[in-house]
Amino acid sequence: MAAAAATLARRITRSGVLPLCRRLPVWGRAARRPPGLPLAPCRAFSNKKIQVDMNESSGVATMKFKSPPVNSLNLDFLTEFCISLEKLENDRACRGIIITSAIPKIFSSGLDITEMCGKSTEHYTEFWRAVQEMWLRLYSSNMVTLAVVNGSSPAGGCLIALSCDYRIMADNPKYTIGLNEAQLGIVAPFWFKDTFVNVVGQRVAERSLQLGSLYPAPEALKFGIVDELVPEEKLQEKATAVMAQWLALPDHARQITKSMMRKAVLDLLVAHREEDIKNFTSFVSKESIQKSLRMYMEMLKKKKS
Ligand SMILES: CCC/C=C/C(=O)SCCNC(=O)CCNC(=O)[C@H](O)C(C)(C)COP(=O)([O-])OP(=O)([O-])OC[C@H]1O[C@@H](n2cnc3c(N)ncnc32)[C@H](O)[C@@H]1OP(=O)([O-])[O-]
Repeated sequence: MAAAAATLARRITRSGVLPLCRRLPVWGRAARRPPGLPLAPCRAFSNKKIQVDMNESSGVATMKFKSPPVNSLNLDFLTEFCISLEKLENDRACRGIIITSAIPKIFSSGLDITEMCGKSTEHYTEFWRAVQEMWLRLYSSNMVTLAVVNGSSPAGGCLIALSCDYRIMADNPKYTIGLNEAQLGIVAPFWFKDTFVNVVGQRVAERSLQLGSLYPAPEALKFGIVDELVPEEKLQEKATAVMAQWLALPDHARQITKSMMRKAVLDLLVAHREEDIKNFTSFVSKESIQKSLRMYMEMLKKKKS
C-alpha cells in the first residue's frame, strides 16, 4: 500500500494534475445539475484512510478521515486526500465539501512525525511535496469547504481547518486546536503562517505561533481560529445549515472573491515551491531537529503510560 501510494503521489505531482493555481479561476463552474439528468442521490468512494460520500441532490460531499489511531497525515493519507479532492473538484455536481473525522475525539493529529524522523532526503522531499500539494489543492478549491472539527486538531490538522472557508468546532474544552510547531522545536512554514494570518490577523497569529499555542475550543472561538462552537451532537445539522447558506450564492461570484482573497498567498508557494522543499529537507535533516522530534514522540508515548 505504501509503495502504491508513493507511486501515486509521484504521479500526481509529476503529471501536473496539481496545477491548482492555474485551475483556480474556473469561473462559471456549473452551479446546478443540467436539467433532465436522473437523480442519483448518493454516491460514495472509500479508500483506506478517507471515506467520501457525495450527496448528488444537495451537491455536497462529506469527507471523513478514518485513519486510526489519530488521523496523522502520512504520505498515504496525503495522497488519498489529494486524489479525493481532485475527484470532487472535477465532479460538476459537487459544489461543497464537509471535512470531518470518523475517529472519536480527534480531527487530525497533524503531520505524521514518523515521516519526518530518520528518513532519507528523498523521502523528506516526497513527503513535503505531498504536504504542499494538499494545501494548494484545498486552499484554492473552487468548492465551498467547511471544516467540522469534531476533535483535537494540532498543527497540520489545524492547517486543514484553517484552509477551509468556514470552521465549526465541537463545543468541548478538551478538544484543542492550533499551530503548535514551536512546541516540537520546529517552525511552521511561511504558508502555514500566511494561512493563519488570513484567518486570525497578524497579532494573534504571531503570538500563537511563537508560543506554539494549542487552544481549547472556547479560546479558539475567542481568537477567531474557529467560527462557531456547536454541541457535538448538533454538528451535522449545523454543517448542513451552514453549507446551504454558502451554496445559496451564485458560485462564480463566491469563487472569484475567494480567489482574490487567497491568490497572493497561493502564488507565493507556487513560485517558491522547490526552495520551500529544500528548506524543509535541510531543516528536518539536522541532528538537533531530529533529536527534538524523537524527544517529542517519546513524550507522547510516556504521556500514555
Ligand atoms: C515544518 C513541519 C510542520 C509540522 C507540522 C505538523 O503537523 S507536526 C505534528 C504536530 N502534531 C502534534 O503535536 C500532535 C501530537 N499528538 C497529540 O497531541 C495527541 O496524540 C493527540 C491530542 C492528537 C491525541 O491524543 P490521544 O491521547 O488520543 O492519543 P495518543 O497521544 O496516545 O496517540 C496515539 C498514538 O498516535 C501517535 N501519534 C500522535 N500524534 C502523532 C503524530 N502527529 N505523528 C505520528 N504519531 C502520532 C502517538 O505516538 C501514539 O502512538 P503509540 O504510542 O500508540 O504507538
